[in-house]
Amino acid sequence: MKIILLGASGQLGREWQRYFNLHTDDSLIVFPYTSGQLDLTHYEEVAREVSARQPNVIINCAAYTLVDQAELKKDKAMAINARAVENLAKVCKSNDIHLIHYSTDYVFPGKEEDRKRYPRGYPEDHQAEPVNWYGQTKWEGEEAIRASGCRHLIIRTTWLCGLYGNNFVKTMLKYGREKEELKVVNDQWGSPGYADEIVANSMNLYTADAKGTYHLTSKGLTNWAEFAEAIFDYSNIDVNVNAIPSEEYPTEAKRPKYSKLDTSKAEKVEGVEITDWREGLKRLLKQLENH
Ligand SMILES: NC(=O)C1=CN([C@@H]2O[C@H](COP(=O)(O)OP(=O)(O)OC[C@H]3O[C@@H](n4cnc5c(N)ncnc54)[C@H](OP(=O)(O)O)[C@@H]3O)[C@@H](O)[C@H]2O)C=CC1
Ligand SMILES: Cc1cn([C@H]2C[C@H](O)[C@@H](COP(=O)(O)OP(=O)(O)O[C@H]3O[C@@H](C)C(=O)[C@@H](O)[C@H]3O)O2)c(=O)[nH]c1=O
Repeated sequence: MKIILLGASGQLGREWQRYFNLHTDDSLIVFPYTSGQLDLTHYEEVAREVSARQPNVIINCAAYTLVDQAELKKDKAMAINARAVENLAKVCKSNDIHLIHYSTDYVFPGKEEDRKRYPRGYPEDHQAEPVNWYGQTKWEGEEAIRASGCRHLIIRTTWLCGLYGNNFVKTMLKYGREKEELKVVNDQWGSPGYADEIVANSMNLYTADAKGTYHLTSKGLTNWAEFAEAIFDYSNIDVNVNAIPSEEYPTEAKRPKYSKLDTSKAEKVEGVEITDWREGLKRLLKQLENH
């Protein structure tokens, strides 16, 4: 099987590469691309490269993920997260390639009252109502894939944390060693998606021949302040977490009050149970310690 991996230098892309290194198989050929090697907004180059490689699957981990910056660089975010994805999906359709693509909880409204309405999280078919521009661009990317008619798997995840790149766990570990007190919001609820588990479960979905849209994140519910406290607690870092409301942490982009995703559809198809956010956090902290 031949696979093109886009966004290979990002958090999830590097986790996919780790997965392929651990599961090496002679029948598997992976072509990883960074943005320098293949810019997804260069449509003709993308079409040429894909035709030359003739992969069975394209895994798209590439995206514009700077949530606050996206409010300021609207065209750039839309070009990468939607228009380039539309082009990619058309290329997949015309070459009969299976597209695995990632999206986000930020496509949903993220209203406080949805916490009571959907205690397990938003289901896949809940109506989209992007909470910010990044969410809007990711939603348009999803819709373009569906409209293209290509074989696809769209996997929405949340609060991605893993060994590589930037994420909340690594930021907290850094701040925790530098500062005595941190202010962290406690009125935005959701759950972290652990990169290793997202990759393994994405592979399970693909091998189970799942098609369409699925949610993958950890089980349970937390907020950023509680998550930060758990990070410090499990790492024996003594720092005071001052829990604050979102109004006291102003950001360019609006963040959802509730963005938990219901993972039961994926668990049913895969026949696995996804781990609780606390167990996933302990595993990640061990990985970071040994890394
Ligand atoms: N991070 C998170 O918390 C969450 C992420 N997601 C989604 O998961 C996926 C992976 O996210 P994550 O790994 O965190 O992202 P990163 O920001 O870590 O990585 C993004 C990747 O996209 C590549 N890229 C950016 N622009 C282009 C371009 N024009 N052409 C080609 N490649 C480009 C970057 O390449 P380079 O570095 O070489 O420039 C990089 O490899 C994305 O679809 C994201 O929307 C969903 C929910 C949560
Ligand atoms: C660093 C820090 C963050 N926060 C808050 C800000 C924000 O509401 C929350 C998380 O911060 P982040 O910068 O990680 O948030 P953000 O970049 O919005 O994370 C998102 O990234 C995109 C790509 C996604 O798709 C989402 O699922 C989500 O993971 O914590 C504090 O309250 N105190 C702090 O010291």
